[in-house]
This record gives sequence, C-alpha cells and structure tokens, in this order.
Amino acid sequence: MLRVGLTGSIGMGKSTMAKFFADAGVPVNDSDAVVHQLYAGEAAALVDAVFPGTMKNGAIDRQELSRQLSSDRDGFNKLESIIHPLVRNREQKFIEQEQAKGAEIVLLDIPLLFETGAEKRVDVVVVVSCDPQIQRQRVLARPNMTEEKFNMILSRQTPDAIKRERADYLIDTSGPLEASKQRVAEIVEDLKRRLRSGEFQNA
Ligand SMILES: CC(C)(COP(=O)(O)OP(=O)(O)OC[C@H]1O[C@@H](n2cnc3c(N)ncnc32)[C@H](O)[C@@H]1O)[C@@H](O)C(=O)NCCC(=O)NCCS
Ligand SMILES: Nc1ncnc2c1ncn2[C@@H]1O[C@H](COP(=O)(O)OP(=O)(O)OP(=O)(O)O)[C@@H](O)[C@H]1O
Repeated sequence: MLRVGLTGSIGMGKSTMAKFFADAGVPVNDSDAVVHQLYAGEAAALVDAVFPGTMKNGAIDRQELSRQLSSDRDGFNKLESIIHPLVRNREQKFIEQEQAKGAEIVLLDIPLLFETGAEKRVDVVVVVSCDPQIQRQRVLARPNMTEEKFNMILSRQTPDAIKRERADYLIDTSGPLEASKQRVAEIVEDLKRRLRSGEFQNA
C-alpha cells in the first residue's frame, strides 16, 4: 500500500487538496481534523490539566487555547508532547484499517511532516504551496485569526521554500480551484502508473 504524505504551510490549501484526493477515491487521514476530534474527546482532560480553563462543556476551546499559547513560551512544546503521540496512534490505526480493506494508495495529511520526521513514514511527499501574499490573505480572512496567531504558527513551520525543495510533487494553489483539482487528478494517475510499473517495490 502506497503511503502518500500531504503537507503545506498554514492556508496553502492542504485541506482543500485532501478533499480532492478523497474525491479521486484515495482514503485520507487528516491530522488537523484528528486533533479537533481529540479535543472533543480523549485529549480534553489531558490538555485542560496543563492549560487550565481551556475545557468548556467537556471539549477544548481552541480559541482559549490559542490565547494561552500566545503568552506561554514553552506552550506549544507542552501541547505537542500531549497531542502528537495520540495523533500518531490514530494514523497507525487508519493505516491498519485501510490495509485490511486492501487500499492501493492512502493519503496522510500531515501539516508537520518535515518538522516531526514523518517524511520517513511515507513513500511519496506532496507539497501544497501558493504565493505568500495569497496565503496571508486567506489566513487573515478566517474568523478568530489574528496577525499574532498567524505569525506564531508560521514560526513553528518549516519555511515554504524548503518544503518546495523537498517535494516529490508540488501543487500550486495560487490559481483557480479547478486547476488545483486537475493537478490532483494528474498526481493520482501518475502514482497509479508508477505503482503498476513496479517502481514502489516495498510499498
Ligand atoms: C493552535 C491551535 C489551538 C489552533 O487551533 P485552530 O482551530 O485555530 O487552527 P487549526 O488547528 O485549524 O490549525 C491552523 C493551522 O496551523 C497549523 N498548526 C497547528 N498546530 C501547529 C503546531 N503545533 N505547529 C505548527 N503548525 C501548527 C495547522 O496545521 C494548520 O495549518 C491548534 O492548531 C492546536 O491545538 N495545535 C496543536 C496540535 C498540533 O500540533 N497540530 C498540528 C498537526 S498534528
Ligand atoms: N486553487 C485553490 N486551491 C486551494 N484552495 C483555494 C484555491 N483557491 C482558493 N482557495 C481557498 O483557499 C482556502 C484554503 O484553505 P484550506 O483550509 O484548504 O487550507 P489549509 O492549507 O488546509 O489551511 P490550514 O493549514 O490552516 O488548515 C480555502 O478557503 C479555499 O477555498
């Protein structure tokens, strides 16, 4: 089973591209979505123990958590040490389930693919990128987003230029959605062709 890692900096269009892969029939595991599910379940009490007052009605309030992170120098490190092992666990379960179903290709949407060494767990890396001005506009247009939060998140991510260099496939989302969708279809076709040709012997 071919493991394709999808990554990209904040607002580059990663989630939108992951949906296009799913539309093309590729099962997707979305790490950001897993984090959000964990906050509404098993991770809520664990996070609230370290960031008191972030749990509201049994679920983590991400806005309150972001607020606390902005004034805690070591906050992200503490949070990531709780969350990342749980996310990794969910990813492993997803892989096992898809393997049991006989999937040929799976897409692992991993925002911190390069930062956490997840590159080693995948056979192919797809990077989603766009013009930095477009990225900025998209992100700042989101509700509850501030310049400070955008910068805080960006500072924890590998720069886009380095991601681009390390990509096996690049999707530039600066243009229309339809063009990005076409690019995803092209990548899926190319991966299937390479699989058929026996290029991924160990996958
Ligand atoms: C900081 C939090 C509260 C902000 O929540 P919010 O709903 O506003 O944003 P969302 O989760 O959709 O993330 C926005 C963007 O920031 C990126 N991002 C999130 N956490 C991190 C991080 N620790 N380091 C770098 N980038 C991150 C996401 O991949 C996404 O591109 C939330 O992202 C969080 O709890 N992050 C810690 C968990 C984590 O490391 N997630 C990354 C993927 S496993
Ligand atoms: N060609 C395009 N490709 C992808 N997204 C586009 C394109 N044109 C416009 N957009 C818009 O840009 C936004 C990208 O958001 P999306 O949630 O996919 O990014 P993301 O990289 O997953 O963000 P985050 O990392 O913060 O989760 C969406 O609102 C999407 O509709």
